[in-house]
Amino acid sequence: MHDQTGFTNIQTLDPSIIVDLRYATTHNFTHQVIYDFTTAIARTGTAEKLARASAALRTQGYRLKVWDAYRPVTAQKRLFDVYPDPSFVAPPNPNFSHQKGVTFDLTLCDQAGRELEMQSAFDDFSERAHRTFPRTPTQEAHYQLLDQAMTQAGFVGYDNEWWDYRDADMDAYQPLAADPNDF
Ligand SMILES: C[C@@H](N)C(=O)N[C@H](C)C(=O)O
Repeated sequence: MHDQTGFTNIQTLDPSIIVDLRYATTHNFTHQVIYDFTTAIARTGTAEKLARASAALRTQGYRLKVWDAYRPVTAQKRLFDVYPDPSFVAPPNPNFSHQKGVTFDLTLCDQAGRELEMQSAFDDFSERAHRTFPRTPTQEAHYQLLDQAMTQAGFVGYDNEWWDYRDADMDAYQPLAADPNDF
């Protein structure tokens, strides 16, 4: 069933989700524009799970900000060429994670859209990004809010990057490519 699932623009499911695709700008670890779209799409089942996490957070006064969603294999190659460390940047592979649209890079915001303090910046490729890295009480509260909403909605957090959440059903999805500009 899931391998037939197409893509959905996450903001059509929940317009309160903030989308700030860093790789569409130079504000990312490569300092290059990696792709030519600003629309966040994911496999429909994965996007629906994100909408559930967002709804749960909204009732508590928070919003999600998505830094990356579906990422074409060509974009992954550009990222990997700059930082070829598979513990932080996956090698190009159409059957993996962002590259088949089953993963989000995201963080937690207040209702006004201000990012809340986390243990590190996005794409800080150091031990600070690890889920086991010690957090201050404020960082821990924010981390737990985000983590509980995402895991209860059906995601699994990647151990090395606190911002990376993968659909727990990701192995059921076959590779599929799309142009987010069509959504
Ligand atoms: C590059 C970083 N944001 C990321 O997404 N890392 C994981 C491991 C990936 O490349 O899939």
